[in-house]
Amino acid sequence: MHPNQDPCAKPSLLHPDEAIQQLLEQVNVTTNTEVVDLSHAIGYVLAEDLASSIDLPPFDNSAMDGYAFRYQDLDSTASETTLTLIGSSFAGHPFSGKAQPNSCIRIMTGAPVPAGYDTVQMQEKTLTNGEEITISHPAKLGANVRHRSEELGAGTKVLYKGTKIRAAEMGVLATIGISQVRVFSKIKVAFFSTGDELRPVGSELAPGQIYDSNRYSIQGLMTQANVEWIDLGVIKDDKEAIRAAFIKAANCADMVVTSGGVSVGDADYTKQILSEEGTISFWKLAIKPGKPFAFGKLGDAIFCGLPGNPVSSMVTFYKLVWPLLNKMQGLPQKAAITYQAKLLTPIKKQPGRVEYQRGVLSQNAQGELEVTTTGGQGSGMLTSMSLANCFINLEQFQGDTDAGDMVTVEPFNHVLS
Ligand SMILES: Nc1nc2c(c(=O)[nH]1)N[C@H]1C(S)=C(S)[C@@H](COP(=O)(O)OP(=O)(O)OC[C@H]3O[C@@H](n4cnc5c(N)ncnc54)[C@H](O)[C@@H]3O)O[C@H]1N2
Ligand code: MOO
Repeated sequence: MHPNQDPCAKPSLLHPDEAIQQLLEQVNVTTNTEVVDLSHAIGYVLAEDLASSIDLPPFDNSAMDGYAFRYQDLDSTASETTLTLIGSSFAGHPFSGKAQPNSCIRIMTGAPVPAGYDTVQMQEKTLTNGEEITISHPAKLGANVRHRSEELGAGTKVLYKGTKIRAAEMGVLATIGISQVRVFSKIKVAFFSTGDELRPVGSELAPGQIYDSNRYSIQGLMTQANVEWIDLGVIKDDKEAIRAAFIKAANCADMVVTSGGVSVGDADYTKQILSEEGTISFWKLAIKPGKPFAFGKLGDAIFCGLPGNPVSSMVTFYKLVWPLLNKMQGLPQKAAITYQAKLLTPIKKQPGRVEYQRGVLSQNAQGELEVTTTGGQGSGMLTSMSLANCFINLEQFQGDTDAGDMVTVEPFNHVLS
């Protein structure tokens, strides 16, 4: 047993690994696909395998600016060989003549190596005297020639269904001449904030009011997750208005996400309407921040109710909703990459919940990973997220951690960075 393990820790809380499994089982990859122009394809997920219709490279070409020649013409008993220049091959302007014995052609990087020539010497290892080109030895047969189909042959699959189109894939698609691709349609997510204390940014705050920050942090996360965001504002505390808003959201989106109203506080209408209009259950998760979380179906849409506390809503989105969106948009599930780092500041922790403390990860002069917390870890302290570049993941039943101990860190990925 871990020295800090607490046998009285609440067993009724759902472990996040179990929660993620349960959630993933309830969502499917979207069946909606569309064709997009390559120039707009970034961030989409491929809905089909793609094979190249051409060889890569499509022709033998030079990797250097220099001279192409026949390797057999080199004088193996000498330290150099002089050849006669008979033409040139520039990128886009191939040599139109025929290879001759004891000849060479001027060639540029990317230009076709004409049939009959097999080797290129870079120009820094040559001497030029009019039409006489002296090749310094050694030269290796085939040097500096990029052979036709050495990367792949026509008919080879290059990209697969489920691949996210990043900058590299944009380039690969262009390399094989594809101008349009079939992708999974973006998942549409409708979002509400709930809470009578919330005011829009740009307005004055009356006593007891705060700005609606979750709408913006969650919008940022959704944008980073490549989904289509439908902003439905702050939900009013009026029963029929709430009902109409939820029905509208479920009709126009694949997923409805809300923030607030998932804890045990005095009931607003949200829970009642969710149970009337859909099948929603309210969970208590063994995570901090982010204990309360709601999940279910609202019409045909998936419903995720994030806790209102600003850090909790970001963390539950990142840990629970984002994997669902990934699955829905056709991406394979990937486990988070974690590292061990030396903790520089002690951490206080009650056993009972997995904690995602916000940390700053760095590398010291010896190349070792070190981490500090960002300071206060309250689930309302949103600056802890913006100061951080990683989570410090603390196990459910562990207690305090001393400075100098090794801890598990999970660097933020592109969604949080
Ligand atoms: N008796 C208990 N109280 C609470 C428990 C509990 O187990 N028993 N759990 C706590 C935990 S943990 C969390 S997390 C919160 C979650 O509460 P709700 O999801 O019901 O959210 P609210 O009560 O509406 O708000 C919580 C907090 O966050 C602020 N908030 C809400 N929405 C926004 C927004 N869009 N932008 C910025 N800030 C927002 C709100 O003003 C509150 O301060 O419940 C604990 N309570
Ligand atoms: O989950 Mo709550 O987020 O601990 O404050």
